[in-house]
Amino acid sequence: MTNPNINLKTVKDFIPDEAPERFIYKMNPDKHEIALSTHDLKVFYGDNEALSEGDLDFERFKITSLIGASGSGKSTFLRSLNRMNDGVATVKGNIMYRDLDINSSKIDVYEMRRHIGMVFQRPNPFAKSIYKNITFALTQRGNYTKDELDEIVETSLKQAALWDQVKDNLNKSALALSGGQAQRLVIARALALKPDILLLDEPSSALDPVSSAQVEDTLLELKEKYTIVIVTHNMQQAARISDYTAFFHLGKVIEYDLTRKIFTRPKVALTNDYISGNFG
Ligand SMILES: Nc1ncnc2c1ncn2[C@@H]1O[C@H](COP(=O)(O)OP(=O)(O)OP(=O)(O)O)[C@@H](O)[C@H]1O
Repeated sequence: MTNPNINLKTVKDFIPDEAPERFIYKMNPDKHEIALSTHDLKVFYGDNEALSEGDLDFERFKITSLIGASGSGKSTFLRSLNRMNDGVATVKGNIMYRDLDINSSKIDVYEMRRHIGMVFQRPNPFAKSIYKNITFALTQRGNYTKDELDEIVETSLKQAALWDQVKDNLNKSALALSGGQAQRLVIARALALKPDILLLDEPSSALDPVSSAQVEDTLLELKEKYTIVIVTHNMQQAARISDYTAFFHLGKVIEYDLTRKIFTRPKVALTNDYISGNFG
């Protein structure tokens, strides 16, 4: 586990009077490989500005957690990162990925989503076999031989830590899987497209504790090869698995820092209040 020494109960109210109202960790590109960054991101649902001033850098091969109370803008931010808000909200600002602004109207959104995949809160396998769940998107947009597809299915399921449980039943319906297995299948489905970045919106909140722990373990293994951004309501989960944490409040990122700093010595009083359980 990434941060085994963090104990939320030890966080004390020590914020000095001169503490900043916001703190956003800025990465030095010479020291950190930045996989994705947002600049002056603002999201509007109609006239309602749901998110403003989202300027964050995401480091490659790290897990970043987005935390904050319900309605603080975490999902709005996450969904903007691979244009899931298109047609739902107006997203202004830049989202830089490999020197491209993927918030530009010139971007091929479907192609971009091969690089930046999304996993949702409730496992949503298709009503198809386990095998076809993994291969469906690939066969819609490309030509693959049976051997190539077999190889992708095996690799993706192994990466999602599901292969051993399903390898003899690949033609069975994915709807028969348990919640935790279904969520790992959905992760495998996203991995089959060979993304760089995986976005997950509360991927284990609908799961029992054992399945949730399995998904956490899977994410920790995946970060060797993928950059992961995860929305979670579970602060213990954020503390356990993430390298960086961003705290959202009323549509703003209030504090963004290394997870161990956020959970042991936050710089902003509001963050301290939130992680101490004073609201949210
Ligand atoms: N499709 C939508 N249409 C209109 N307003 C929306 C829509 N989705 C979210 N909002 C509003 O945007 C704000 C931020 O919501 P968002 O879902 O991003 O918060 P959140 O922090 O992810 O909350 P939760 O933890 O409950 O999922 C809220 O005021 C919410 O009501």
